[in-house]
Amino acid sequence: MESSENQPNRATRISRLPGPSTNCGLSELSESQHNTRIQSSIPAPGIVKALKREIAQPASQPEPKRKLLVDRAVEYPQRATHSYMTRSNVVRGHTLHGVSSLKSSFRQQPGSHVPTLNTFTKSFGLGRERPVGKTTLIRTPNVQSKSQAPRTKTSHGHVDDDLFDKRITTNVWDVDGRVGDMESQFKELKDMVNSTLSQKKGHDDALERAKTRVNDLEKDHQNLTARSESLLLELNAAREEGHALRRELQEEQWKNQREIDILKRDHSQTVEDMSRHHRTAVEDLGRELDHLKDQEGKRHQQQIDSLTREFQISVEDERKRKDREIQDLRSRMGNEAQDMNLSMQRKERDLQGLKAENETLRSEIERQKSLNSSHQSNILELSAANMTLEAKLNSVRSQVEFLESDSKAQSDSFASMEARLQDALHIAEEAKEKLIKEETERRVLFNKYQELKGNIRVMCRVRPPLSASAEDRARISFPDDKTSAEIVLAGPEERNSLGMVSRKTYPFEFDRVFTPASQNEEVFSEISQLVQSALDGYNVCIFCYGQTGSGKTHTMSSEDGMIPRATHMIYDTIMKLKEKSWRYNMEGCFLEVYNEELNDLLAPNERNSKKLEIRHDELRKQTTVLNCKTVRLSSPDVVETMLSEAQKNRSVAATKANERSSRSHSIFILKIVGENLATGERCEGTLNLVDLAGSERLKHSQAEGDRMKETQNINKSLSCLGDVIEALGRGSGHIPYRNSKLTHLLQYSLGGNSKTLMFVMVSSMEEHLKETLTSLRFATKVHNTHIGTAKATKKIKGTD
Ligand SMILES: Nc1ncnc2c1ncn2[C@@H]1O[C@H](COP(=O)(O)OP(=O)(O)OP(=O)(O)O)[C@@H](O)[C@H]1O
Repeated sequence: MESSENQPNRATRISRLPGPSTNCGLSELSESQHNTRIQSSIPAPGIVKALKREIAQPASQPEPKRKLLVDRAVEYPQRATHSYMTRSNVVRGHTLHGVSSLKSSFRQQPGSHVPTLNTFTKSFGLGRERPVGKTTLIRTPNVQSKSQAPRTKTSHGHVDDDLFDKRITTNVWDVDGRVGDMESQFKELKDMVNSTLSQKKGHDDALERAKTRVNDLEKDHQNLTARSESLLLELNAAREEGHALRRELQEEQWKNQREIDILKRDHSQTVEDMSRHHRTAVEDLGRELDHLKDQEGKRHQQQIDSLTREFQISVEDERKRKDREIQDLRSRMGNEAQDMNLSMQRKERDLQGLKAENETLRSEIERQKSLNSSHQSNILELSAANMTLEAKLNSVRSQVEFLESDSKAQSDSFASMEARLQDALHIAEEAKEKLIKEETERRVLFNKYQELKGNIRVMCRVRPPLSASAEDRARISFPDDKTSAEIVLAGPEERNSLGMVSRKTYPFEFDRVFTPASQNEEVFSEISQLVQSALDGYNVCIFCYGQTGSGKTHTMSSEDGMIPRATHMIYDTIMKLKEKSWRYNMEGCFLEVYNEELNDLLAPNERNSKKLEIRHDELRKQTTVLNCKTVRLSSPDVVETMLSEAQKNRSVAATKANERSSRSHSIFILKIVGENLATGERCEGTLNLVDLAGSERLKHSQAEGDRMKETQNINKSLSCLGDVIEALGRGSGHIPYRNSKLTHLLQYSLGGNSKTLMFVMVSSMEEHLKETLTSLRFATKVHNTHIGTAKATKKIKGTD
């Protein structure tokens, strides 16, 4: 193949020295085709056809016009240059990549400069890669100018144009040389042609593959077209079907509409029929209802009438019954009223009887009193007679002695005198027994008298002025000498508008008033009966109330005060009662209420360790104090020791009102338990002797700090005492005993089963007039209070 192709070329070696690129089919791709191919990765069938068509064309290109060798020799360099330039321009139609690969294959492998299949397929084949970027495909003027620029030597071994011209000029007559050159050039050309042919072959292969590809694509295209046509047909069929369906739907709608109209018509007709029918039925029912209503109304009216008649009858019956009941009640009430009137009259009579009895008792008391005095005078007479008798006895004895020495007559007279003496002794014994009997009666009468008068007694004692002149003394008078029960106080001086000075008078009346001249003995003689009552089984409370320094302690616990006198009297009585088989036990304790706290005055060191607690025995009406030292009072000496010890321990504090003012309440509690061995009688009495703290007002005392607290507590407990007495007087259900320690402790000795005596102590000094008035007013309030009836706790042995 190579030789056949080379034959004509050899004959026209010089004249047929066209540029190696002239036969290159690829140069026939127009730029527009090339650009189109660039734009689509798969070449359009038309483009492929055009490509195919144009690829076949090079063979029919007209041969260039033959020239003489000399001409050709002269022209050659230019043509060669031109040919190169033309080829360069043709190559320019390929991608730059193809050009560069072609150039490089010329430059680097002169013997194998055929473009590779890879290069072609990259540009045209199925495996063509998409260009990396447009810029690689855009041919710039610089690229063209560069390719057109003169070169010193090409990759095909061409010498530079100037050098070539020079060589031609110098060797123009050197034929052998020229032939050699020609041969070498021919050789070169042959190589070029060979390479071009192999390149063409590659291109043909590529073209073949491209054709196959195009055929495939055309087949695909046909398939697609057929498919598209069938789809189009289907679409048309579907469209027609849609039209038919739409028509059917419209027809159906029309039919339905018609049916609906018919149904509507039927329905409205039915509704009208039914409403007509219903109206008729409702009207019938209304008529029926009216009829029923009438019937029912008539029936109800009849029932109501009958019920009304029945009700009226029953009301009438009830009214008659009630009238009868009212009549009965009236008659019963009349009877009851009569009974009540009768009982009232009876009560009135009883009251009158009681009053008469009271009067009788009073007169009895008076009689007993006079009897008592007559008995006392009798006793005196009897004792005088006794003394006379004793004197007579003595004289008789001397006479007997005288007569014994003389005669028998004397002995007779002695016997008679002896008899007379026995008579006298007998009379004396009888008188003594009578006296004891009358004393017992007197005690009974006293207790009765006490009960009738009420159980709270108030006595007033006026302290004598200690060392004051007449001007400093208050104007106090005691108008009734006989009863000794009144005291009149002249108030402070008051000056009226005319300048006249006057004094108000304040009269007070108590059970007994002791003048400043009265001594403790006289005071005790008045209260001795109360002390006796303690022995008889009563709870007795004697307390002294008054301002500081008014003589409370003097009256109560001084050496000849009420406490020692009472204990002495009790001892004496106990001794006397022994004869009547009575046996007594006495126990005493001494307490102090200081700042609302209980202290044991007989055991002051145990104050903090043991707390004193008040316990009440509701049944026995007795009070005990837990943890309190109790001393058995076996003799009067023990009582004196106890009193002095208690006095020593009593809280004493100085205030401006009194330097030795007792700021606490002291309570001496004497428990007396007696038992009659002969009769089995048992009695349990308590004697409380209370020395209250000073009652002066807080303002007057000018106390501060602890002293003020003491004074406040004292005032509080005294006011609680007043409240308790007032509540007892009112007969209140609740007595506020627990409001203070003092009243709590004296619960069973104030009111109820107790006899209470209050001493109100007052000063006789003008400067204390205000406090004196306050104290006397308080005492009057207490005096006006009637506290029940006391009862002795005497019981027969074994009954409790
Ligand atoms: N009747 C009287 N006869 C003679 N002296 C009396 C009499 N009453 C009180 N005194 C004397 O007056 C002084 C004060 O009396 P007393 O201490 O008894 O008063 P008080 O009321 O107990 O005072 P306090 O509230 O401070 O205890 C004492 O020195 C007392 O001896």
